Amino acid sequence: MSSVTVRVPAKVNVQLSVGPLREDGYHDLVNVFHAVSIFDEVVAKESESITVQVTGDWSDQVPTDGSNLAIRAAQALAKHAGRTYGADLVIKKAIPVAGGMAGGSADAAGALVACNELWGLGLPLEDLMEIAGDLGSDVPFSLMGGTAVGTGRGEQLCELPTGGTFHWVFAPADGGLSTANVYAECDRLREESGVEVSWPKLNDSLMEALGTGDVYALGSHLSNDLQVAALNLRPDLAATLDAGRQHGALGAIVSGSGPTCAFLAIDATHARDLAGSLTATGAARTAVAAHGPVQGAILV
Ligand SMILES: C[C@@](CO)(OP(=O)(O)O)[C@H](O)COP(=O)(O)OP(=O)(O)OC[C@H]1O[C@@H](n2ccc(N)nc2=O)[C@H](O)[C@@H]1O
Ligand SMILES: Nc1ncnc2c1ncn2[C@@H]1O[C@H](COP(=O)(O)OP(=O)(O)O)[C@@H](O)[C@H]1O
Repeated sequence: MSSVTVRVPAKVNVQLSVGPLREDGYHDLVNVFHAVSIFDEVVAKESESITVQVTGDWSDQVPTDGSNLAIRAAQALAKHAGRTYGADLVIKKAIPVAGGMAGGSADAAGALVACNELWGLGLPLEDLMEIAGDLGSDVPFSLMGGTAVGTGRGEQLCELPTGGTFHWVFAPADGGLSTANVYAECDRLREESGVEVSWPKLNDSLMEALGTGDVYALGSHLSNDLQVAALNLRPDLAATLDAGRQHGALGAIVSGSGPTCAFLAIDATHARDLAGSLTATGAARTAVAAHGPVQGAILV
């Protein structure tokens, strides 16, 4: 095999409940992930060493040194296999960078699947999931896709059945937000308010909405504990969320740690119209219609 291509989806969090800060610097979560049809592509080609090149939207914002998550994933896989391997990785980016849609995690998951194939390792998904969890809290979900609840840091996953396809619009914002900074802002605001942080719990009404495919109920139960922190760091996002609601979005939330705004539409036509209205009115510079759930990292 001289070249392998993998396609990996972005995610939105339909519930993100954040528990107290742990001693290791992470937070216990109830993180309901939903994979959506905005895809990065990772191509792996035979090579002596592990390198990365990034093309497509947002490519200028992605590091190409050893800090690139796809390089770290390939290195971790080679280490797991106990041998020195090489791969030239080419990432075609469509997922916003530092946007709260797990773009870096998607590329790491893509590199794991691509290199597993390129190097003929034949490792089962369970092994890849374990390596993925060490790379980042969101990487296991990027491998798995669909809709799933993540507990612990978000890396312990349980698949959730959904009763249909949901249609979304995503409005990436100019500039990104650091995930660590958004969690830190969330902690700061909580400390300031003096309210005791409760243990995160799965929202049963949200589960029912996902299971029955009830888009109206889903819209009314979307929640994100990081949203207040993200809006504090990026107050301009409030106007974007409001504009979406005014244009008939059934729900409008910041995606994960942001700053991408996510809008739930009634159907595919409404999603297209909503995306058009958001850009035509200047509420968003770009707006992309997408659907979910979709599969995780797959060979194409
Ligand atoms: C917020 C979420 C929601 O899915 O994703 P994004 O919206 O950024 O994509 C995730 O929790 C992000 O996951 P990921 O981006 O993989 O984060 P990691 O690399 O594991 O951690 C980056 C930093 O985020 C904070 N962090 C992350 C996960 C977690 N459960 N608690 C945390 O406090 C920590 O400060 C950590 O050092
Ligand atoms: N392959 C990659 N794609 C995107 N970002 C990457 C990648 N590798 C490392 N990064 C870095 O990770 C940070 C988080 O990016 P990303 O995963 O896109 O955001 P988020 O955690 O908000 O979903 C960025 O600031 C970027 O510099």
